[in-house]
Amino acid sequence: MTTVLGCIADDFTGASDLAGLLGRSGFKVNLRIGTPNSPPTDTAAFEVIALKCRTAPAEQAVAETRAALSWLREAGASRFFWKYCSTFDSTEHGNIGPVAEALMADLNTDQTIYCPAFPENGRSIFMGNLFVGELPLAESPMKDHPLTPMRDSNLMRLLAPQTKLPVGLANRHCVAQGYEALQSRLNDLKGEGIAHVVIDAVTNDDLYTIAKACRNMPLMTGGSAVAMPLPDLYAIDGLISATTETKSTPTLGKGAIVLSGSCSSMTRKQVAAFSETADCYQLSPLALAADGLQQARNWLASRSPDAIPMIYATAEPDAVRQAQEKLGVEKAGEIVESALAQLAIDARNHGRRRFVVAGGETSGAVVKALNVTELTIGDEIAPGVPWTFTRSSGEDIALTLKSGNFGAESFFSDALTKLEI
Ligand SMILES: Nc1ncnc2c1ncn2[C@@H]1O[C@H](COP(=O)(O)OP(=O)(O)O)[C@@H](O)[C@H]1O
Ligand SMILES: O=C(O)[C@@H](O)C(=O)COP(=O)(O)O
Repeated sequence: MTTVLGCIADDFTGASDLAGLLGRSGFKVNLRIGTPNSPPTDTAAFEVIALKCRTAPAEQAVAETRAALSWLREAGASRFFWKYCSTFDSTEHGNIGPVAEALMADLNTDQTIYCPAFPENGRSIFMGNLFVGELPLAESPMKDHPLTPMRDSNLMRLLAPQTKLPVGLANRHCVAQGYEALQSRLNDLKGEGIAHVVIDAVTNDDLYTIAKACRNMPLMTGGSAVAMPLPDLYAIDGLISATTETKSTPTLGKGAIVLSGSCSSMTRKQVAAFSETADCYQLSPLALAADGLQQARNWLASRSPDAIPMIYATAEPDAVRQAQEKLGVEKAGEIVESALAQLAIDARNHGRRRFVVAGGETSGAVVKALNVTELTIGDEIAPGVPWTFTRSSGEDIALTLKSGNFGAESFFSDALTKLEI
């Protein structure tokens, strides 16, 4: 099928979040891990390419997203979506703006929108300020993120240093007046030379208005939730026809494992809740740097196949800071990511077939290590976190890639219960 919407996500949890939300419509969504090396085949109306470029230097992120764009264009897409985090995670030298400008240039368009709001997960935007629950972003636990600490809540201020062209706002009062008022505001801003428009959204109704107003823009950018209404809107426009596709779950072997490299406040609660009943092993970047991974690998190898072990590096902000001071931010992250990646391979080789993975960068490392190229989207466990299915080393496996802050405290057991373990 010709692709209608081509999506590029800056990390793997973000990509599965987006694919899950688009998939709520019932339309087929393909989730590709990295830009495929071969020309498009078996394409779906909605194609999502997962990259691992959230913390990459802008030049590298631009090169990777442009390659993804060109593959998606070959697949027939004429509308595109650049997906970043609902907490707008980016480093000081952030690449959200540079990527958007490069994609806009390739698509020959002079305006795009920015809407990371995700009301079901408590992210809302008012007067250009992003809130996490009731807290401004910079006062939320995101201020302590190990790789992308967010110390400003104002999206225009965060974005402006990342772009060459001017940034503006379409505020909630405008969105509340409906999609035509929003289209007219966007046109006025375009007349003033505003290329990058942050749009306020507090509810799913706001997101519907925004999606309706912007559905024919060559490029939209945001969190997953503003893309969610697009399939139904395209169906109303006659671009795609209704589908009756049902999700199928492959028959899987029983063994499971939980791997967590996320240090978000919600993941810390999830790890604490699961550790009350699970057999656990805590990784420390400092111990890994000094002694290597063998002890953890031996521990995993000696677990009963029926037990569901949890291996985690998840730690409180102070412990993370200590490790980063000794090893450097990048090195501390890399040590943990490559340890969890190796342990995922071991788990698969021991016959474990269900993987609950917490953390975006962590998921990227695990999925790459398992040599996966494509994921099929299954049922959602929590908003923005579906089960996904694929093959690794000739075996059917299930993976759920949990964004740091998503899911309830009971997420790990919720996930396993959903697959009937
Ligand atoms: N104890 C720790 N000390 C330092 N860095 C850590 C520790 N545990 C995990 N990390 C790193 O923190 C980063 C967490 O990012 P990520 O996996 O994207 O989680 P999230 O989804 O919460 O953003 C990863 O690079 C991970 O390797
Ligand atoms: O939009 C979101 O919040 C997620 O889809 C996402 O990108 C989360 O990234 P991580 O918190 O790094 O898992």
